[in-house]
Amino acid sequence: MDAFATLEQTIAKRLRADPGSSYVASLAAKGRAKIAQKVGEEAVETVIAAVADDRGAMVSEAADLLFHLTVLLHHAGLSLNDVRAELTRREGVSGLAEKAARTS
Ligand SMILES: N=c1c2ncn([C@@H]3O[C@H](COP(=O)(O)OP(=O)(O)OP(=O)(O)O)[C@@H](O)[C@H]3O)c2ncn1[C@@H]1O[C@H](COP(=O)(O)O)[C@@H](O)[C@H]1O
Repeated sequence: MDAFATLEQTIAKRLRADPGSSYVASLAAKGRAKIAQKVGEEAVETVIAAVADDRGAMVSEAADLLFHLTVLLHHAGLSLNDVRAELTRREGVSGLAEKAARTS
């Protein structure tokens, strides 16, 4: 199982855990707006690392960003599979556009 699948399983469990025993549970207890705020903060930190051309910080901040984004999705009853499906759908749309351009 890859790291994202393992992380999603853990997040799904921790969302139902005691807020005193888990960061994910404590964040969830603060509500959707707080989780969304953390996503925004981690996105800004990723941008700052990118502008500074700090590759190590980019990886670390991107990990924080993807972690918090995954918590946000699960809190809303969604998962990375929903994002994967949307990206796959877009590949199909873009592929159809390329095909139409070739045949016109
Ligand atoms: N990947 C992560 C992860 N990345 C970052 N963080 C936490 O995210 C928090 C954000 O850090 P910040 O410095 O931005 O914020 P802060 O000052 O602590 O928080 P604020 O009160 O300011 O919002 C830190 O407490 C980090 O420990 C994470 N906490 C948990 N995970 C994963 O989630 C799993 C479940 O964790 P628990 O819910 O704690 O069991 C773990 O096994 C990990 O795999």
